[in-house]
Amino acid sequence: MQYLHTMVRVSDLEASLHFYCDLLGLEEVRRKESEKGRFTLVFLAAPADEARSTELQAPELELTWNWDPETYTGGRNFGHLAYRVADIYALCERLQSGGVTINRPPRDGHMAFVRSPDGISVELLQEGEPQAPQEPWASMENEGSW
Ligand SMILES: C[C@@H](O)C(=O)SC[C@H](NC(=O)CC[C@H](N)C(=O)O)C(=O)NCC(=O)O
Ligand code: NI
Repeated sequence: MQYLHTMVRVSDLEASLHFYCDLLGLEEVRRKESEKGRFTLVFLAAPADEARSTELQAPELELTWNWDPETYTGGRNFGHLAYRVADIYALCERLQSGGVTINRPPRDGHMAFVRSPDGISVELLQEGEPQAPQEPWASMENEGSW
């Protein structure tokens, strides 16, 4: 068995692509439009990292955008998406400058949590050893609720 993807429904596809691709760094690998079903699926993947050639394709993120607006409630049982990142401070700076809430700042240079436009929690884990504590992150408090 192979883990293929995680699907999240998004209320604004362009805002979600800006968050997941322009800011977080994922790449669109394919998309499917359904006129009959009135929805768009966009599959995103983390850029291939030459340093880590694994046989298994890493799981993708499937964004589902329903053309007819829906209110997505509940889902408390869903926790978060997690990505290993090369430079957690640089990425959090890019996300914050793009208006993203840093729910848990990378105080320890190891782990941070941010939220997508739809409130999906995304965990960022520093690759390798944690980075040295860096201001302003080291003294920042958590933002927002969990
Ligand atoms: C392509 C494959 O990875 C899928 O996940 S298609 C699954 C299919 N998705 C849809 O019909 C999208 C629109 C629908 N209105 C929705 O919001 O899901 C599906 O069966 N979805 C139902 C589900 O529970 O995922
Ligand atoms: Ni799917």
